[in-house]
Amino acid sequence: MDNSEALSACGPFSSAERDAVYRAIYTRRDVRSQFSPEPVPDEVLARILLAGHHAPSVGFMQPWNFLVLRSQETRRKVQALFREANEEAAALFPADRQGAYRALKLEGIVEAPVNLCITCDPDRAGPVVLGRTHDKAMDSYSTVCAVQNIWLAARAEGVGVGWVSIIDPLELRALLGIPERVIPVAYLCLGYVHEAYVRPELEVKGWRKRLPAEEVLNFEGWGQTTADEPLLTLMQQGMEGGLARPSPS
Ligand SMILES: Cc1cc2c(cc1C)N(C[C@H](O)[C@H](O)[C@H](O)COP(=O)(O)O)c1[nH]c(=O)[nH]c(=O)c1N2
Repeated sequence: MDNSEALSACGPFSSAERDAVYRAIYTRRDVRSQFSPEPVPDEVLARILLAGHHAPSVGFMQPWNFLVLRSQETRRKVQALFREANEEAAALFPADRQGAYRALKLEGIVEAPVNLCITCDPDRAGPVVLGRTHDKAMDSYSTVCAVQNIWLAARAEGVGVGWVSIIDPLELRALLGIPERVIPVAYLCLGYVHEAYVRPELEVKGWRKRLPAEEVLNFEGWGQTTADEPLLTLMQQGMEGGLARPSPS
């Protein structure tokens, strides 16, 4: 088979290009409280959404829709859903964590100039989807890949993104007129940010820390780790000081 038309050169990135990719990954933050009201121009939003639309997806089904929400009125209604859900969530934490939970700012729905609701349509490619037969969640996982592309592209554009999941999905679906079969996967707040946390805000505020490499790296099966594995040592070195850094070019 002649693939000459379908294939193109897939050369290595220059070290500057590679570093830029890692910079986007390591400096991407979940943003809640540093949004500037400055609007995000359509050209910028279009690039960010196109990055989302180029995510991998099971059977290339592209199950996502990107709902762009700019109206204050709609966003205030979503914020009311957040407040209701957040009260319910706060009450579930142990008494000694409730104060810390309530002190966290967990959304920027109205401060951010634009919000996105990213949905997953399980019927996008018919009832049988290549790769989804044995795990129906693959379409939602694909939608999350689109979210991550958006999050990283936004970082490269200087646009902060905050994911708000403290919302009842059934109420959100009703509010936005989303059909019953379609799953609201992610609710995102977007806006320019001129300052952002170096580490996750939840870490800075003492809620949780990034796990050490030995807790997340296993060899040859679940729970198997080896203290003197060079790969583990390299990951640990990369995380020294609590920050991951790309190795020098
Ligand atoms: C699926 C999902 C859902 C949520 C989040 C993330 C993801 C992946 N995060 C953001 C989360 O708190 C954040 O990613 C971690 O604390 C790590 O911080 P950085 O993203 O690295 O800054 C998040 N943050 C928040 O303030 N309110 C929220 O409701 C949620 N929900």
